[in-house]
Formats: sequence, C-alpha cells, structure tokens
Amino acid sequence: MNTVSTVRKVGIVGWGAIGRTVGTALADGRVEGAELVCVVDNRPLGDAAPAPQVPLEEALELCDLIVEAAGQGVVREWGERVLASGTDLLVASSGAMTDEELAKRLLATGPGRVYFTGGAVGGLDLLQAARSLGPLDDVRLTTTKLPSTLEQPWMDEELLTRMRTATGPVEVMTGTAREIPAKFPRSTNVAASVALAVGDLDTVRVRVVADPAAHHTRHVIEASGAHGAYRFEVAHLPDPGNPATSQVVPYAVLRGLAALAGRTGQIL
Ligand SMILES: NC(=O)C1=CN([C@@H]2O[C@H](COP(=O)(O)OP(=O)(O)OC[C@H]3O[C@@H](n4cnc5c(N)ncnc54)[C@H](O)[C@@H]3O)[C@@H](O)[C@H]2O)C=CC1
Ligand SMILES: O=C([O-])CC(=O)C(=O)O
Repeated sequence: MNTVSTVRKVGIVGWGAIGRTVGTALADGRVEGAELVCVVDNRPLGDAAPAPQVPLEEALELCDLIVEAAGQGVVREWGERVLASGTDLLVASSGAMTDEELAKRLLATGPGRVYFTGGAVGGLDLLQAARSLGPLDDVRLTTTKLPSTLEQPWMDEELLTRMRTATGPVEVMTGTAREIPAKFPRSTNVAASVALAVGDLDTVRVRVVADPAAHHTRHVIEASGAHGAYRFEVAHLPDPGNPATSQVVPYAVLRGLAALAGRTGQIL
C-alpha cells in the first residue's frame, strides 16, 4: 500500500467571487485530499483569507496546484511559469486560450499540467466525446446576462445607451469563440470552454445578449454534426457580489479539485 501523503497543496490566485468560495471550502476541509496553503491577490486581503497571502513566486514554492480565479491576464502572464515550476494549474479564465500561441505553449509546457473547469456550462464532456465521431460543424452559444455585467470600456455611447435603456433582450455582439472572450473577458470565458470541447475556436458562433429581465444568467449551447445533435441550456443565479459570475462556478471548480485530489470516481 502506498503510504506517501498525496494531499494536494493548493494556492488560489484571486480572492473574489470564485476564489473566496473555493478557498473557504478548502480551508474548512470540505475537499478530501486537498488543503489551502496560500492565497494570491493584487489587493491586500488583511485577515479576510484563511491562509497567508503571498506573492505568486512564493506560491509556486508552497503549492503543487494553483487555482486561477483572477482573470485571463493572470493566465497569460503566469501560466507557463506555473507549469514550468512543476505546479499544476486549474484555470477558470479559459478565455485566455483564444490566444492560440499561448494555448499551444500552455499545453506543451511542463512538468506541471494545465486543467480547465467547465465553469458555468455543462455538456462539454459529451461534446468532446461526440467530436471523436467526427467534427461538430454547427456549434452555437447564446449567452444572456444582465446588461450591467456586459458593459465594456470599448463600447460606444450608442451601444451603452441601448443596453442601459433596454426594456427587453438586446443583442450586444455576435462573433466566434476566437473573438468574443477577448471582448468580454470577465463574462464569456464559457465560449472558449465550448471551443476547447469541440476543438475549434472558429466553429463556435457566439451571441451575447443583454436582458434587464435576466435574473438568471442563461447559456444555451446547440451543436450538430453528421453523428448527432446536442442542446444544453443552463440558467444560473448570478453571484450577489459579482453578478458577471454565476453562483455555481466555484462549485464547478471544487468538483474539479475533488477529482484532481484523487477522489474516486472522477467522471461522476
Ligand atoms: N469558466 C467560467 O465559467 C467562468 C470564468 N470566470 C473567470 O474567473 C475570473 C474570476 O472570477 P470572479 O471570482 O467572479 O472575479 P472577481 O472579480 O470577483 O475576483 C477576481 C479577484 O482576482 C483578483 N485579481 C485580479 N487580477 C489579479 C492579478 N493580476 N493578480 C492577483 N489577483 C488578481 C482581484 O483583486 C479579485 O479579488 C473572471 O475574471 C473570469 O475570467 C468567471 C466566471 C465564469
Ligand atoms: O459565470 C458565467 O455565467 C459565465 C462567465 O462569467 C464567463 O464565462 O466568464
């Protein structure tokens, strides 16, 4: 019997809507085989976090698994360094993978391994399985959120006014999964996650809709190919502190952590 301790030493980057819930669950011992060792954030956290706040360089010495819950920029800036140090990386900001050069480098760098959470969407496992039968040639994602969660610095006054005064759903942008997550970096990582599952950024056509009545954030994935047709629809309550993020997302991250920490039955 292997008696070597396999407890995963986890560091969380980003003590926000996702990181706080994930880190608190880890600190409370709710993930068997994993413990919270440190927290990284670019704001001083005082004693708000249940583990020491350290710079990322130091986290790499303390941890064998980093959870990124801070933003696409952190994946771009730190992803390769984390993996090269031998630390595994579980990414929430999958939109960083729309930069194909970065994506190639992250998938090639080691000895640490890179993982992604399914985050706010479901069905990615089945889409990935279906793709083994042949390409999914028509893939669409429609994301509907509260207008305020979709406002971006690049938007012109006309679009902002249309979103702010909307009394019903307003189409904010359409594009591919290559384009959309860069335009809405805190709100449409799911588009890149769908693309990771179907294996192609340009096949996934994304529609972003602002709806003042969207008390639930909705993501509808529709996909079809020669071997079948698929439709997954989710409606989540937004996180009260950060309504751009669905409340379920940290629990998707925790599910991933449970699998990485060696819980039996990784599939379900
Ligand atoms: N895959 C998915 O379904 C989803 C992915 N996301 C991604 O997760 C990220 C985090 O989401 P939330 O927790 O809701 O955001 P949040 O805004 O509530 O928290 C982000 C935290 O990261 C910190 N931070 C930002 N930049 C940093 C940096 N360079 N270094 C260290 N700390 C930094 C902030 O100070 C903040 O505490 C989002 O930006 C988005 O990219 C969010 C929702 C769903
Ligand atoms: O939480 C969500 O519903 C989706 C989200 O913000 C993202 O994909 O970045």
